[in-house]
Amino acid sequence: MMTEHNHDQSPDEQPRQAVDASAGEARVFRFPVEHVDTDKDDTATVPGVVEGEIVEPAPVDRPAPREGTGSALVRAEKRQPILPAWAKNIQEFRDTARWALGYAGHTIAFHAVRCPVYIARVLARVPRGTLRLLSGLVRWLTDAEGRPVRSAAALREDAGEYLKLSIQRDHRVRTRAIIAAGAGAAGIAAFLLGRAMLPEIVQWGIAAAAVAAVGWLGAPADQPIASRAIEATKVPKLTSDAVTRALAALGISQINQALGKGGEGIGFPKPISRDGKGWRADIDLPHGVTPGDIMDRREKLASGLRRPLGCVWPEADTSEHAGRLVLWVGDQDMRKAKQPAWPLRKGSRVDLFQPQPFGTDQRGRWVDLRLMFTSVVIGAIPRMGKTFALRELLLIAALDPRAELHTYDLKGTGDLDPLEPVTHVHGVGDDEDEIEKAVADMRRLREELRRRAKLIRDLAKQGLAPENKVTPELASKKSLGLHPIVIGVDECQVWFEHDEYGDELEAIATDLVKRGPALGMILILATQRPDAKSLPTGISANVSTRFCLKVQGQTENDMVLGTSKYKQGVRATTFAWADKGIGYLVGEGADAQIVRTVAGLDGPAAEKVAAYARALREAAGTLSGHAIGQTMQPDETTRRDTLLEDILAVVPETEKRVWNERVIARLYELRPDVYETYREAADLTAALKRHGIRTGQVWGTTDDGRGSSRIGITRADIAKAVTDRNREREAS
Ligand SMILES: Nc1ncnc2c1ncn2[C@@H]1O[C@H](COP(=O)(O)OP(=O)(O)OP(=O)(O)O)[C@@H](O)[C@H]1O
Repeated sequence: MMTEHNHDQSPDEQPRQAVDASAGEARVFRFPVEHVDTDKDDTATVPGVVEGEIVEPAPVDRPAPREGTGSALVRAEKRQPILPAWAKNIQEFRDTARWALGYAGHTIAFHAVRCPVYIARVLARVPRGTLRLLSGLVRWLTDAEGRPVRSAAALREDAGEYLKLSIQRDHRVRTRAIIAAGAGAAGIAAFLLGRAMLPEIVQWGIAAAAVAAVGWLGAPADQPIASRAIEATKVPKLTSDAVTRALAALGISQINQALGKGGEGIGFPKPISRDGKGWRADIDLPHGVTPGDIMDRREKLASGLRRPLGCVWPEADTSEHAGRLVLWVGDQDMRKAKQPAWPLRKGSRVDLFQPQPFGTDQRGRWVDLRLMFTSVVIGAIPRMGKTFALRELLLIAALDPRAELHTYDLKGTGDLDPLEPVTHVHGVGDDEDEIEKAVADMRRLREELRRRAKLIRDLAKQGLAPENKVTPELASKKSLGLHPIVIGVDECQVWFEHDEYGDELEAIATDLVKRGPALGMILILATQRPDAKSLPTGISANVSTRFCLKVQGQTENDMVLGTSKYKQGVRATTFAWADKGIGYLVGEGADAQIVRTVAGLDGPAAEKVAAYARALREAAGTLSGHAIGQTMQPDETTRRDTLLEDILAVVPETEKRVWNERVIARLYELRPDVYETYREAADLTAALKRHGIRTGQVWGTTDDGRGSSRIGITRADIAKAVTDRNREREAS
């Protein structure tokens, strides 16, 4: 029993009240109060006699606090949206409008084609209609409906009754005959007047309508003139009875108790309503039952609701209390429902700084994902659509021509080959050779990460990177080399479990996951074995975007989706084997939501999108590496990083400052194959800028002895950068 106390009332004037809500409906008991100690706090005490005074139990429940400090009239409330959801979401609005137009268009076309048949049917039914009309008229005129009563009176030989009825009938027939004659005369007059005055087309129209009316009258009830243009595929309405029955069938004892005699029942805080292409029920579960308990029994729930499993989506409502369940029951199985066309299938140019459509939710709305400033992990048991999801993200990245792709298909079955025309580095399989190449590439990316970190620091000092991260403007400036770098690795456990390079690859990947997002480097890892070895905790704890298709247990679930997600009711274990491409997406700072990746984006479809992406890159002049046939060799990769060391090698310590042109000439002599692309002073300036080193005006003498000021380097800057880098390397 719950007690409720009114502290505003004077205890001596008002009787105390206790409200018993246990039986569902509140009963109010009243009992007199001799003394109430209003100063008592909210700890329960036992009534008793203290020094001759009657002591009442102290209130257990505090009075409901007043919300806020302002007006007493201001109440906490939840306002229902003014516009329905379909009218607020542009995509849903478009879908609804398209459906309505299609519906109307189809109906009109259907009936237009059948018009001749309808006319023939009408004409064929005119005689019967005329007969029905006339017989109806005669019955009315002769008061036929009273005939059985009159006959009964005659049979009973009840003269008085018969006489009364006959008089009434005569009177009625007379009145009706007058009305009929009047209406007939008016009809003839109207006909003659219409013939004389109305345009011919109207006359024909009236005649046609009259014939149609008579024909319609002649149609048997089970054979309407017009055929049905659209057969509604009826989906059963979700009712509270159906939900209660389904919940009762789950075998959860608290629910059964709540539904039993005297139980609290199941609460429905809002009416069950349409939500997208389905029904939404908000449910207050009995005390002690959590949405997780229901989600664990999704299959049983679907059986209880008599709906396919793919239609039944129980979710926790984290904005409410821990016992609030949101049950969404779709009209169609999510895996079979037609997905709206992927807006990027035609390969439009994208901006990775903006959210891009990644998949659809249960309601068929696109769910966007912003790849920039994030790192992603995708986990699932085999054959659930993990590679499809990874490839889709890489295709999105490919459609931003600034993005440099590094694609690794460690399973080696060629799933990422459709990206070959656009990727900068492409690795296939787990041969030692491939792994070494990958290690070299990852080392280079780590160097790139450090260079970017330094550069961003410098740019922030100049006020060009206000949030100490890459901005769209900075990413677009080719000279800075801060374009997005997207690294996609399928079956990443192959790397992290490697005997020789596993630890190093893990360290680099962890660094990329932690620092990469702010510096425009996005690591996307996919694994079919999400455990501590294949997805090291340093990585799984730091990724910001997680996509988890079906997994087998709580550990894998939390490994991919984040700690405690299983407990919070975000359970990818509830997906069925047939839920291909359907998973929980946990974005940065966003609640988990169920998303289905783009269906049908198989190899050939991916190749088409990649072809668009290549065209965009050709136009932007950003094709590089593997895409243009340059295969990176392990040694070549490491050699690329030696610019600073090479400068120190060609500029002796005695030369404090040197012109760029002289450094370039000496570098070319040292490694002609590497430095042949350095043609002018600006090339070296740009290359050094990527290392966070700036060039400046340097005074020197030309070969013929004239003094001049030209762009040059300060050797000490280079030496300091090398020392800093080495120190950082050692530290890591
Ligand atoms: N969004 C989707 N809708 C429907 N089917 C999908 C979707 N995404 C993937 N699939 C299907 O799921 C199947 C498995 O996909 P995929 O190869 O990506 O799985 P995987 O988890 O990477 O498997 P493996 O672990 O063997 O590499 C494919 O046959 C594909 O057709």
